[in-house]
Amino acid sequence: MDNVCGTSRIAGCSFSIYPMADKFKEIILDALNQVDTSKVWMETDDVTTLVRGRIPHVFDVTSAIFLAAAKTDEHIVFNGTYSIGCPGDSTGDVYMAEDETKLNMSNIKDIRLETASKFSLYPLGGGNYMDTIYTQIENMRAQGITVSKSHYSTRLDGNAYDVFAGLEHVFIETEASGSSHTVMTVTMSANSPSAKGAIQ
Ligand SMILES: Cc1ncc(C[n+]2csc(CCO)c2C)c(N)n1
Repeated sequence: MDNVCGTSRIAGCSFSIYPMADKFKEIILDALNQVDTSKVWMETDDVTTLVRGRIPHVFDVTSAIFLAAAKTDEHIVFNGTYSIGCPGDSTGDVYMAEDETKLNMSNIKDIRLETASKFSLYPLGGGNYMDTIYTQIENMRAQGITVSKSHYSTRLDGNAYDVFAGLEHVFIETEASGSSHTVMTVTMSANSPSAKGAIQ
């Protein structure tokens, strides 16, 4: 059987950014180049970018790449799947030796950028998954993010850096609460021409 989960606690994210702009190619490639990725394993192809490493660096790099693209003021959408507990292989395990100091934080922490997102949390392997999900939705609210109920996901409105910080906290807490394999999906939009919650 090849598809068993591994034992490493390496985290990862498969993510893409979608700039709604003619120069989408430059925006994507510039954003990927501007960010310090030296504490993660990273690979980009024509569909997505995969980062693997310790939780703080996976969130640092993915949020910094989104913010680098969004500072062009173009409408940018980020879509990411974060996972911990089922690496399936050991790619990037060497990056687990890095310390926790985030390399891009000083560049992004002061950027104010209103965003609208949806996120879904999947605490696989352990306990009362609905209790964990509801607890973590309240966790986002407690961190100052505007939370709205929906089906299959939860809407989040707030400053990009704060929303990513909240999501990182939720991800860590979910793992700590006993979920042996945690998956979290996030879709975040910035600079949309649509009015909040509207379709035009
Ligand atoms: C973060 C991220 N990584 C990879 C892609 C896939 N992609 C689509 S267009 C393009 C530029 C070169 O053609 C690339 C790399 C993405 N969208 N976002």
